[in-house]
This record gives sequence, C-alpha cells and structure tokens, in this order.
Amino acid sequence: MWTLVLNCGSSSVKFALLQAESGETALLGLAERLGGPEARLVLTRGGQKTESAHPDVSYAGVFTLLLSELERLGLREQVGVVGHRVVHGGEKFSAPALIDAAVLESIRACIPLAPLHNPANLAGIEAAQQAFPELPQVAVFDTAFHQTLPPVAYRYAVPEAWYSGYGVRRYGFHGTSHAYVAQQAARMLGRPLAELNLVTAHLGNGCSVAAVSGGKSLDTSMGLTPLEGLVMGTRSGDVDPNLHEYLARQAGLSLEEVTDALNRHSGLTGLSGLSGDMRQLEEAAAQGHAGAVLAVEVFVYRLAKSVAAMSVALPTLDALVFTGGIGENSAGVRAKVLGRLGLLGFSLDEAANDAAVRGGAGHIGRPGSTPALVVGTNEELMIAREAARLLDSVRPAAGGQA
Ligand SMILES: Nc1ncnc2c1ncn2[C@@H]1O[C@H](COP(=O)(O)OP(=O)(O)O)[C@@H](O)[C@H]1O
Ligand SMILES: CC(=O)OP(=O)(O)O
Ligand SMILES: [Mg+2]
Repeated sequence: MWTLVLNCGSSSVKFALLQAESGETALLGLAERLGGPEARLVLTRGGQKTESAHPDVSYAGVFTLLLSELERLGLREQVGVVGHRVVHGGEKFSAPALIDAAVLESIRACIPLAPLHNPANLAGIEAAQQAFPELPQVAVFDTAFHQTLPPVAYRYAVPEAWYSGYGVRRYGFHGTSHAYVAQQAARMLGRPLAELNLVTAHLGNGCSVAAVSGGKSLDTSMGLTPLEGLVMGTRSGDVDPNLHEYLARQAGLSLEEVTDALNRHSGLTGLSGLSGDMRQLEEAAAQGHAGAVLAVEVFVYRLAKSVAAMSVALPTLDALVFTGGIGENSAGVRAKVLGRLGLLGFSLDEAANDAAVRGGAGHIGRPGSTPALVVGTNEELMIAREAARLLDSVRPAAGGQA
C-alpha cells in the first residue's frame, strides 16, 4: 500500500508517494509559483528529475497533473491513504486526525490564525477527497508537536481575556520536522531520545527553532502565527509590536498593508533588496553586495540569539541540530552561527562542516565540544508514518479480532 502525502503551501504544492514503513519513495513532486506565468512542476522518480512549465496553473490543475502521473506509473489504485500537512490546528489537535466534517470545520476555524497556509491545506484536502472518495484522509498538524509547551513558554504577557477569548498564545510550527530530526539526532548520537535535550533549527523558507527535551517540545520561536521569531525568506520574524501603529501613523499604511509587507517583503528579501533565497544571497555576498552581506549577517545573528534563548528551556544542551534547505546546505550559515555560540560550548570542525551535504547527515563539531549535527528533514515520510500509525490505531489488524 502506498501513502500519498500532500503539502499545500501558499504558492507551492509538494507531494510524495511513499511506503510509510520502508520510506521507499516512488514519486516526489514540487509545483512552484502557482497561479503565475512562471509556474512549474519538478517531478523526481527513481532519482531522475524532470521539469515542466505550466503557466498560470491552479491548485486543481496541479492535482490533475499528479493524478495523471499516478496513472502513468500504474499506482493510482494502490494508494491506500492520503496524508495532509495542515499548518494550524490551534489548541484542538495534539495528534494527527482522521479527516471528517468536524475536523474540516476545525481546520477552517483556524484560517484567521494562518491565512496564508490553512486555505491552501483545505484546498488540497478537498481535491484529494474528490479524487479518492473511498480512502481515509489524515491531517498532520504543524502545531501538534508543540502542544506540550508549558504555559511559561506559550503564554504572552497580554490581557488574560485575549488568551481565553481569542486563543492568543504561542502555538509553534514545523512540528513534524522538529520531531523527525530530533529522532534522527538520537540515532546519530547513539542515545535514547527520552534522555536527550536538543535545540533543533528548521531553516527553510520559513524558519524556526525548538527546544526538545525527551522528545517533547518545550519552547519554539514561532508564535500565534508563523511570522514570529527568526528572520525568514520573506518574513520579518520578531519586530516591535508597536510597528503597526507607528507605520499606520507615519506612512499611512493600513493593517493589511503592514501585515502583507511583514509576511511577503521582509526577512532576507527586505534586508537585501535582492532575494529571499539564501543560496543567491551567499553568492551575491561573496561578490560584495552590501544588502546581501547585511541580510546574511542579521539572519545568522538572530538565529544564534534564538538558539541561546531556547537553551534556557532545557536542563542541559546535548546537541544543536540544523535542518531544512539552509540548515542542510549552507556550510557558511552553520559556521557563522556556531562561531557566535562558543559560550554554549560549540566549536566547528570546518572540514566536517564543508563535507555535510543535503540529504546526508553528519557531526560538524570538534571532538569534546557540544555536538552540532546536520540532519536531512523528511516531513513527507513523517506524515506518512503518522498517518499509518493513526490508521493502525483505529482499525483492527488484518485478520485479527477487534
Ligand atoms: N546549497 C545551498 N546553499 C545555501 N542555501 C541553500 C542551498 N540550497 C537551498 N538553500 C536554501 O534553502 C531555502 C529553501 O529551503 P527549503 O527547505 O527547500 O524550503 P521550504 O521551506 O519551501 O521547504 C532557500 O533559502 C534556499 O536558498
Ligand atoms: C509554518 C511555516 O512557516 O511553513 P513554511 O515554512 O512551509 O512556510
Ligand atoms: Mg519546508
């Protein structure tokens, strides 16, 4: 039985067809810049990549392309379950959920908390339900892993009525990735996850750090929405909460305009005036582009500061884990971050750092220093496993008694 995993983002769709147990992957897809003239689909089968242009393709259009690919591979009939990444589950979900009308309603109710993400997740669920009406569909929430945060970490210092009336609190995101890389790190360290205190840094287009103790999240940098915390590709991360009012008065901007700028035109993009893509910025910085140099430096400084802040949640610090497109690929970012964290006992092994490559994994600290690891994340595999585990728990084993 194959599991189809869908990760529908605000302007991209990722999908994977895989075996939950072995991790064998028959198909990977990434559709980017949806709705625009440069929309494209990259498919990977058996290690071979093919790219095709699909100007102005919609979510529904991508789904049609996915279905025809499944048919071409002769695997459409063998899909047994569909797993969906859902970004915001509020306080309701601390575990994956089998999607029914009530779960759909709860995901819909969280749209105001994740206006860029949850509508796309819902569109993916609806398309999959239409294509596979007979199959179970499972929602795996980014927020679920962080439901173990204690109040000291999740409460903001604002009027209590905002929490009790409107759910104003830290939720945290990228939970699937933080949970997965914490498990992998335990293997690499040769120690049980239950004994380990880790800081995990998920650095993709969205970026967050988490404090993970005994496999449980105790704190994380993202908050009520995925805008808080670190500098990201296009998101500002932390700013002064008075910024909205100041800009409304001084620049005549509306609430929506400030929020849009903080989400889409800030972060690395805003600082550099060039790009939100770390690889491109590192190339430009090497050529002396002042904006790119500044963007990378601010990114690194804020990340190092946040790693130090996360360690306050832990009784000791056993390792720092880098993952996501930047964490897995940018030796420069890792070196600069560890360079700022000598106080926590980190010391870089330059050769090991340069050798750690995407999808691979490795130790990048010197012997005797606090361990620093590079771990390839795999949110799709984690979603497939969680979906399989949920199904096993709700239906009796084949041939067995209930
Ligand atoms: N070789 C590389 N060097 C530096 N940054 C890289 C490299 N490869 C990818 N990245 C960066 O990773 C980020 C995208 O991360 P990814 O995890 O793929 O994103 P998403 O959050 O969309 O899944 C981009 O900033 C990209 O530039
Ligand atoms: C929650 C979030 O920020 O997700 P992404 O990094 O995929 O945008
Ligand atoms: Mg990602």
